[in-house]
Amino acid sequence: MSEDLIIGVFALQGDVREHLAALAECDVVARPVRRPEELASVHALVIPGGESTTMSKLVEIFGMLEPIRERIRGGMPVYGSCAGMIMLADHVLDGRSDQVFFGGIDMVVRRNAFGRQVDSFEANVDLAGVEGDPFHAVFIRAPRVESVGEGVEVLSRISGGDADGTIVAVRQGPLLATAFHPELTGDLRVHALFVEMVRAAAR
Ligand SMILES: NC(=O)CC[C@H](N)C(=O)O
Repeated sequence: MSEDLIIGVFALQGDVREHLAALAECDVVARPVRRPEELASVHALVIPGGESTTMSKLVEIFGMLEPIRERIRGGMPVYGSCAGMIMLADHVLDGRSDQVFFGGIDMVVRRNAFGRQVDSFEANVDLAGVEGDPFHAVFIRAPRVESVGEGVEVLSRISGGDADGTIVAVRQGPLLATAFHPELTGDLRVHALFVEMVRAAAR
């Protein structure tokens, strides 16, 4: 275990436990983060899936909006899955009017954009930088990436079906986001990729 690397999981709302477990399996120290003092002690942060409107309210109540924005500006690696992807987007469509976001990734994301019938669905996707079989991706009322700016690397798109070509994973510098939930399927390759990004940033 590399005791030196501490990755926080933003623990105000969402599937925190699953991310903590996935990170622990990747041989790093994983800790829940709720307050500014806890944020100060981690090298990187995971923002879980959940409900971004609820997360937004709690972010304000716990005084975490500016501290996290500040760390993002300072280059802290962050990985957001699903609601976490929404929290990392610079532009969000169909958010609540009073909803707040951390921002950081130059992309336009639409909340709950896959339509009622496909509230939840699964797809096998290729992921740039991840070796082996396609990744089995689980989408739950997922956001849709509508466009990305020049500095954003598209890591994955859905291939085939109604959503063919839809961007579902992106990276901009130390920031990583997926519209799906790798923490729910036991495939550790996305977390391993993030840990690698965190190690690289810490070097
Ligand atoms: N599974 C998820 O994280 C869903 C995201 C949720 N629909 C939101 O807007 O925040």
